[in-house]
Amino acid sequence: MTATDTTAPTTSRPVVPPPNAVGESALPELRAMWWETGMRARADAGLRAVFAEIPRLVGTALGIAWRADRTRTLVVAAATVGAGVMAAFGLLATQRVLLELFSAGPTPDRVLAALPALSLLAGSAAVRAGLGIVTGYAQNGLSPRVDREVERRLFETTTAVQLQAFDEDAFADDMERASRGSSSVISLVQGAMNLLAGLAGLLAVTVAVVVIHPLLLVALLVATVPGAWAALKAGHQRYQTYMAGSVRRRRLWILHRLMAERPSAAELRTYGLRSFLLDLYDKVMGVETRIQLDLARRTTTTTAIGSVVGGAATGAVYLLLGVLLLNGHIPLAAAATCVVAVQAAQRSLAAATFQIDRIYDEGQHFRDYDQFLDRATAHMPPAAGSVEAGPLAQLSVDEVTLTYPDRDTPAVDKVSLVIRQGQTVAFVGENGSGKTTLAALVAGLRAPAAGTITWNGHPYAELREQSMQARIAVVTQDYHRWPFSVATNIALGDIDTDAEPDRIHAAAVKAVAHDVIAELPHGYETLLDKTFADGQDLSGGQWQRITAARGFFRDADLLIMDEPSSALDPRAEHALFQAIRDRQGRQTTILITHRLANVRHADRIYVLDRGRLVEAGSHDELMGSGGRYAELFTLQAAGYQSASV
Ligand SMILES: Nc1ncnc2c1ncn2[C@@H]1O[C@H](COP(=O)(O)OP(=O)(O)OP(=O)(O)O)[C@@H](O)[C@H]1O
Repeated sequence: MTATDTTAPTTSRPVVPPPNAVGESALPELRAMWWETGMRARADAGLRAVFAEIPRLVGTALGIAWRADRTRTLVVAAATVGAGVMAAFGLLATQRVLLELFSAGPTPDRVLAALPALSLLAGSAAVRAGLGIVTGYAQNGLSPRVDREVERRLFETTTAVQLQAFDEDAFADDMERASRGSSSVISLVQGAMNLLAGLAGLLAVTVAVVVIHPLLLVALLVATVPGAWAALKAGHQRYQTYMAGSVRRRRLWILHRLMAERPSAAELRTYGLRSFLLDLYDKVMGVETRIQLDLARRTTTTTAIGSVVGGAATGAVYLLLGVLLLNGHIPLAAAATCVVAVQAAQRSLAAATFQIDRIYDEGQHFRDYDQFLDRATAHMPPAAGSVEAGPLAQLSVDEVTLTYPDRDTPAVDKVSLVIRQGQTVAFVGENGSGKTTLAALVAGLRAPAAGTITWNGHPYAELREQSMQARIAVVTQDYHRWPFSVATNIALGDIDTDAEPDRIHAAAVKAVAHDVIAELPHGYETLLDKTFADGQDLSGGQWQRITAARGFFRDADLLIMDEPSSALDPRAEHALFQAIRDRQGRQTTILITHRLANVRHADRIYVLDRGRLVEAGSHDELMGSGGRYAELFTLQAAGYQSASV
């Protein structure tokens, strides 16, 4: 399952409301989107909370960058500070230039006198630009390393947690948010660096201004703070408005998927849903447009107020400068430098404000990532044992029970059975009776809540994980269509061994997949992913053959096949079960199927009902006892008999 799949509309939930339910309160089942988390927190937080969290977020970001690449982090930090120093230096040089230019004497002499300061000014600007290039270069090199560090940590976790973690709704939700959070980290790191650069610029201007004239610092604050406050306020307002439209946007997103993507394309046409969906889109979009217009109006007002206040404050500063100048409190050069400084400070402050906004927002997503990694530790498997599994002689299931989260009744209830080497056993029973769950327990994919399963007398927990995995192959009912070549799709069955073409071919022949593969444009090298050039898709039955080949590819002591033939045509089904029978006496097979004719040859058939083992025996024994198996078998056989009459 991919991270995004879980938010996709599923057929079991009423995703699209009836046409008359497109009001504001429709679709109550839609939860807040994972990508809105940061926005919502930002909207609810208020400005003070935003500022309070910034130092911690910046620290975290820098820590990640440091772990990912120390050299580049140091280079960026040094270049950032260097650029700040150069900015201060440049301002002081500006004042020097102006001082010389405004001094008494003939113009050529004044220009000549200003030349050394001018060259210092040009030099500092050049060094600053150079440092900017160095920072950009180092940051570009840092980004992929940070991405890799963060993403890999996420994937290391998601591929290690126990299967049962995926049963929990909250875990799936957490994981989606964490994947969004992982892509936030680089923005967070960049934002932190840029914020430092902005603050360094501001500090530089402040230092330079204080050196020129301490009073000018007050002027600087008056001129810059209203603008910065207005910018943050406007951002806050934007987020709040954004949050107000979250459900509508999600609705639009779902409609987009329904109208433009492949899974719903066929049903959209067969049921003639085009106008229905387009109408729905128009209605939702109408509401969304109104919201957007309102947002634009409010943002413009805030920005305008900010600009007016900021402009007035700047005007007041210039007025103050004029007064100070006229009264002879500051020299002309200092006043002119102050004008330059105010502009530089406003630029730096605008940059810093923007970065604060960005850091806070991305920081919320990053927190999801961080918390997910924390919570995932609870789902990690316990430390595996060190006993080598060894060739299977006997597998015992003893009083095993498993109940899924949020379920009242156990899916497998105190089941005990013994499977011996070379046996073919079948698990049969009606839908939901617990066959797949029992197979998952036997395969070690899930741990029982009670009871034990032993391999040659060793409880699973004592076995070295890899040694056990190498001896078990599982063909699941809900197999995955891996977006790789046919050969790789088969070789995945035993990925730790060499995938020689002969082995792949032999597995494909056993699973009646070879002829299908031979007809594909590139045979075994055909890419089974329609979204790539030259990629192919297969029919359900063809996919099932490839999946069975994957199971045969590992020469496993124990092969578990869960409904391996549900989509196969009769000829392919017959051949597949022949291949399964060929294992009998040599290797062990657990078969799960509703087509009871295929389990007649099994050494032992276990019948499950609501998680309990209710019958066990050979086909003849079970038919003789006239129990549930006999009932199901007779019912199925009657269908064929009446058809043949
Ligand atoms: N991941 C899960 N989370 C919660 N309940 C589950 C989960 N998987 C299965 N169940 C429930 O556990 C019970 C046993 O399911 P299981 O898939 O083992 O049955 P089955 O006999 O293999 O059914 P089928 O013949 O339909 O494949 C059912 O009631 C099912 O709804």
